[in-house]
Amino acid sequence: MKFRSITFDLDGTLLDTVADLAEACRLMLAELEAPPRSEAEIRRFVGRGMVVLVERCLTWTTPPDAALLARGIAAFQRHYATVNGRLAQFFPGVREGLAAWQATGLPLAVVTNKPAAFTGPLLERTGIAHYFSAVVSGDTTPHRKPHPAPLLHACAALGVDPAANLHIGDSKHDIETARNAGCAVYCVPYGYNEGEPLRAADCDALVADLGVALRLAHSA
Ligand SMILES: O=C(O)COP(=O)(O)O
Ligand SMILES: [Mg+2]
Repeated sequence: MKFRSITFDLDGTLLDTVADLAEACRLMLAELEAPPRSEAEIRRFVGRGMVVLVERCLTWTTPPDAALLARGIAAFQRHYATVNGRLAQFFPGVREGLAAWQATGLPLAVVTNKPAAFTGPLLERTGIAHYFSAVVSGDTTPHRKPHPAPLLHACAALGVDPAANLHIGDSKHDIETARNAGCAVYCVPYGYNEGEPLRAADCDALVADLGVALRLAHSA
């Protein structure tokens, strides 16, 4: 296999976290006496980090002003800290896929736009933290995906040349991040991608699950 390390996106790739995020948004909007959002809306709003998620929840005809956004973020953080990991589910093939990737001996990392205060607890609560030699969150570097900084930070932490890293994600942001960082990128079709289908032509491969990704990587 030509790859020397693997980085995984989290929301939409390893874990289906929409139910947790929707519950935290529901509690936040109720507290602000703002209209509710459906789970389908939350699924489309995920992908650019917490601040954008809260901002999208509070945008009807115009975006929220700074004071309302700040109240929304504070409420979301408080509620998500409690619900984080309670309703999250593994996507099919993730548990087996992570075990199979670990058996290759290659170092594995997570690169997510989720803030660090929530990433660590989520990985611990779902029992997969031990797989990863590095975890890079949305606020670990000054930039979030699709800026290459988080992915380059992960590669540096793993001691691997970005050109030898394979990134696996569920969205156009993961593709753009990987291209910006000079990494190969496979995508899973079952994630969020802000409600749009992912096309095989846009990434190096569209793979049904992490096990298929491993089999393809062996022949890459
Ligand atoms: O927090 C988000 O917006 C999405 O997180 P992800 O980068 O793990 O998909
Ligand atoms: Mg994602």
